[in-house]
Amino acid sequence: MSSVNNNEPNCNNLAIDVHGLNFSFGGPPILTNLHLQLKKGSRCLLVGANGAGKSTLLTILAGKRMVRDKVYVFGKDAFKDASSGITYLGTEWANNPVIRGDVLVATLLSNMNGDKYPERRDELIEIMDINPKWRMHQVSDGQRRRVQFVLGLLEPWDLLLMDEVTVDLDVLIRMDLLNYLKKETETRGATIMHATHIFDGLGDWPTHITHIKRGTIVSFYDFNHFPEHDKMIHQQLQVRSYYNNKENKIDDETDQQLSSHLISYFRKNMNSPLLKIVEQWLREDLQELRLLQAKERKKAEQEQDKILLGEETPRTKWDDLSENVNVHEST
Ligand SMILES: Nc1ncnc2c1ncn2[C@@H]1O[C@H](COP(=O)(O)OP(=O)(O)OP(=O)(O)O)[C@@H](O)[C@H]1O
Repeated sequence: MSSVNNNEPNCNNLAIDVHGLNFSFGGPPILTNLHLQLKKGSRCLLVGANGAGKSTLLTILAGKRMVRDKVYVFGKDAFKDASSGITYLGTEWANNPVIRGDVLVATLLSNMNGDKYPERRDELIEIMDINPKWRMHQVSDGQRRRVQFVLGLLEPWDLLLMDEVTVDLDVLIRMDLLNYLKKETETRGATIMHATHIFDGLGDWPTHITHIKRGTIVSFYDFNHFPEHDKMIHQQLQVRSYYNNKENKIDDETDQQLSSHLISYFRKNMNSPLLKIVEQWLREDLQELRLLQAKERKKAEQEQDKILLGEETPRTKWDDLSENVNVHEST
């Protein structure tokens, strides 16, 4: 497994620099001892199961939540001293009643300083295929999302944090958007962190991928040194070349059997090497989580048994409170 940082000692080169981040919403820990470093100009996929902590991490990087630990974006504290040029695109924007009201897209564009960046505005309008005459209460979810992208990307950004916002885009728009974003990172050295559950068309897009499991980064790969991905591609190429090799076809009947066997193999496995890898990671995460939950259930049952047998007194909320006070006092 790769290390979690880019092994770059030069901090000036880093867009994101997080050291031992812990975070909770007042209950159980959500992010635990999280470390992450990302070089400027990277396009990093953030992958993990539902509830792993992707959105929480992105909102902290966007400076939307206060934390005590070291979270630096472009060398500055993400909350207290946020750098300009950080753009966060999340799904909640589209639920805002104002955005769903009877408002003209052209009005939104001019309110967002569209005239200040006419070239960017026109390019984005073309790529996202939006019509300034649309009224926001009369558009589809995907069209509304396209407007969000145009508004969000208008002002040149240095770090773009995307939280599952590409889900409702059609394939064509999504591919054109990804190409546009790639160009932005290559020409302006801008950086992207993209949390997603959709991996089609992402094969050659990211420069890095990071896997978050129950609030901790458990792996970080540079796509140029990503052996699991290379292995998956090689496996698929081997199957293809085996099938293409005439010497492997014994007779027509065997050939037909082989062909139908391979077609079902292709259907199952040839989607996207990246999708297969992430699927494997998340299956392992889930298995581990189930084992943990089973252990916790067993422990709770044993404690309950002890109480029933009178070997222990039941735990009250005062016990929890005094434990919390002790933890605070010792930190
Ligand atoms: N406002 C909140 N209050 C309490 N707990 C929260 C809150 N928001 C999120 N959580 C919890 O924090 C954990 C991480 O949630 P988060 O939204 O960061 O996950 P995620 O990886 O983005 O998941 P998904 O893929 O489903 O979007 C979850 O267990 C969730 O229940």
